Amino acid sequence: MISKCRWKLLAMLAFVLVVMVWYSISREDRYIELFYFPILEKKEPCLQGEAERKVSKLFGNYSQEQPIFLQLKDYFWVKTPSAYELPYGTKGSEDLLLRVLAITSYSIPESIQRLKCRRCVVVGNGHRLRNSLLGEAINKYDVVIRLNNAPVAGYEGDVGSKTTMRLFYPESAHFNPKVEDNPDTLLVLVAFKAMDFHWIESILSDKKRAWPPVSPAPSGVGLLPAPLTLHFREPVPSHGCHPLLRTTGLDIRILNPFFMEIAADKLLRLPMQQPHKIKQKPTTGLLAITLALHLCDLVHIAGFGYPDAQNKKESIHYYEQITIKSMAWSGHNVSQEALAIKRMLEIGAVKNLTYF
Ligand SMILES: CC(=O)N[C@H]1[C@H]([C@H](O)[C@H](O)CO)O[C@](OP(=O)(O)OC[C@H]2O[C@@H](n3ccc(N)nc3=O)[C@H](O)[C@@H]2O)(C(=O)O)C[C@@H]1O
Ligand SMILES: CO[C@@H]1[C@H](O)[C@@H](O)[C@H](O[C@H]2[C@H](O)[C@@H](NC(C)=O)[C@H](OCc3ccccc3)O[C@@H]2CO)O[C@@H]1CO
Repeated sequence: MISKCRWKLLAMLAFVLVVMVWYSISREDRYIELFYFPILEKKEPCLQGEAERKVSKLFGNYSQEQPIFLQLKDYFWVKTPSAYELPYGTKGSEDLLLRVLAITSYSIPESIQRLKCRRCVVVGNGHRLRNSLLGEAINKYDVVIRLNNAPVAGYEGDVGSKTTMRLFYPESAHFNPKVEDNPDTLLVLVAFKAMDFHWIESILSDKKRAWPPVSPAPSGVGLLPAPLTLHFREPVPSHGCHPLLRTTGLDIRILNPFFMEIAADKLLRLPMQQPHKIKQKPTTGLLAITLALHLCDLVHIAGFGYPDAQNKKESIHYYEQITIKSMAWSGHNVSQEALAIKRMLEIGAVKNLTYF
């Protein structure tokens, strides 16, 4: 009698376990953390041109000729015509851009250029990286792309410490490259509006001396003088003492808006012209994946995916307690982006190191 009960109990437990596994798979992320064991050691074989081949199903025949970073020669000698204004093109911003490109560089480091096959990982800022222990695996990629003000200091075990490129814009430039980046990290400006070019110009050029000095905040990051501050939706770091000033601007790059166009058009099917005040646009992470598919032969991602509707209180970042509510007016459609990422995962164009 007792042993019959025991068997019944065991059978019930097994049933509950099967239901949980099934649920975790069908609901994507609710319990998957319990069953998720990343394989860290094996280096995946890298096939030249593989990422581009696979993603051509989604992107169609898009041009590999497009440079990753904007170059002075395309705006100085020849005025490269662009069909769109920022953030999808440079139409109308050519003169301003000319000044910015004169004080920045466009080269891809030799260490990346010479690789026959480029293994890249795009590290999203998602909470899924917490306790992932992926740091060591992330550091092994040839190219590690990070986003905005995502920290590495104190999170090395989960997110690694190597940063080949960091994509940022004025409102997200609240990071200290001396602490969070490596000496050879490329700081890649993603321009969403003309004011973003004015901002980088003011930070890097001599003009800064003519501006009213501002006292540094305790973090060492000051704020822009009032007239320019008004152009941004939140306080942005200023020239006065910004850590981006650590160099002459040579390790700052300007991302080709072409990748924003591809992400918006091919992945999200957004209209290029939008009349609304808050325009829909890809997140910086989706943009970075699009860039990686162009630059790399193998593309892995980690830390992507927002909590679902039932988990409104869950933190969205691995480094701070902030919920999805903060994105209410952000102009991003995270459900559409999740579908786009799923499509890329399905066709094998990218592989996910965390769960999705
Ligand atoms: C309040 C707000 O505007 N937040 C935006 C923030 C904010 O401006 C910066 O963090 C600087 O403070 O920036 C964004 O994004 P954010 O900086 O949060 O994250 C970078 C990218 O990681 C991916 N991500 C993030 C969290 C999560 N749970 N799942 C994810 O997949 C996304 O692809 C995301 O792009 C941005 O630039 O896209 C988009 C966010 O909407
Ligand atoms: C990658 O996008 C970044 C961030 O995730 C977005 O939330 C943010 O969107 C803001 C957008 O940049 C602002 N646009 C301009 C031109 O400043 C928009 O401003 C709306 C507005 C305009 C005029 C007067 C009042 C409000 O606000 C968006 C949401 O905050 O863009 C980031 C990249 O810049």
